Amino acid sequence: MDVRVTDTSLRDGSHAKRHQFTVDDVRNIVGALDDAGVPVIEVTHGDGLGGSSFTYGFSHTPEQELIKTAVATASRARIAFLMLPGVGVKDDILVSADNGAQICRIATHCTEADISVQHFGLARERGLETVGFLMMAHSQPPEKLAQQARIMADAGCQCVYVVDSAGALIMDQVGDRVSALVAELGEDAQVGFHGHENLGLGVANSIIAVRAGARQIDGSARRFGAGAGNTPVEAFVGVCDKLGIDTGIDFFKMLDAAEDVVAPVMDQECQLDRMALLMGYAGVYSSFLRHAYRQAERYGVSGPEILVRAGQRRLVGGQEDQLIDIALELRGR
Ligand SMILES: CC[C@H](O)CC(=O)C(=O)O
Ligand SMILES: [Mn+2]
Repeated sequence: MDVRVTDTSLRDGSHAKRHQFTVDDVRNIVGALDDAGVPVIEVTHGDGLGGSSFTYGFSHTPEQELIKTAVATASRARIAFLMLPGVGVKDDILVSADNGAQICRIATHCTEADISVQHFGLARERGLETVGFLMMAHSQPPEKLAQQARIMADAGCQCVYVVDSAGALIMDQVGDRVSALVAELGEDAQVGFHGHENLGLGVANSIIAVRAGARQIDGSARRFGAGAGNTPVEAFVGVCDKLGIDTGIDFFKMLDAAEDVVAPVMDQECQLDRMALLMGYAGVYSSFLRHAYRQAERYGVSGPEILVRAGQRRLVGGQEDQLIDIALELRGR
């Protein structure tokens, strides 16, 4: 396998599903992805362990039930979970491991890698594989990201991802960031790339990442994710096949999984519409999409204008409440 794909429909897709996954959804999706040969499947509340809350939205099903179901269903795939230090706590990592998850992915804003140090230490001690997420990677230059990646790798992270949370990175900007991390980390850790489709570049950006040395790529079947969704795994696999890049995933089975199993679970297709495009253009965190719609409706103001102002304020994940502040500002309080 040249590149290891992680399907995040059951985690990033949770944003688009307003965190309403059922045990049956997880069983069906994991079954189909596993059968297609997807090597890693991520399952958690969209905002990671502990995300079920007033701030982010409550889960339909406790996330540990979803993790247990995924573990019981997968015959080959490894189950990953995501956690943001402070949203989840260290005990959540241990419970997820006890429930059979094997890969711990820890996400921080891309200038705050230092808050992940204890969590990587604990995950490695517990025998978990570790992945680090540097979110909103468009907001920092390659050399700054590489310094942050070094902090994660020194803490025990085995693969640091450039995370294009806003879907704002454009081709060479991905290559430059991935190359900087590869140069910094050398043999100490792999590099990964997590793309969003807000400017329609998920597959192209992911291929550029692979050419720059990324060994792990995220995507979602049917693009099921926040904003315009994630890199579509089925399209990425097809393009990789054509380019001679081995993902170990069966393209034809992946097509069936995306269309017959994942699409019916989605409330609606993830669209490259005005709101999503604005997120990529203005550099807005993709997970804000549903929140922006909600506040626009609640306060009778323009959703696009909320997103533009969120971009101007350079908001980061966790600042969902500021969307209310922006809506009030637009309404004239
Ligand atoms: C947990 C928040 C967020 O959805 C992580 C992620 O997938 C991203 O930043 O793109
Ligand atoms: Mn994402």
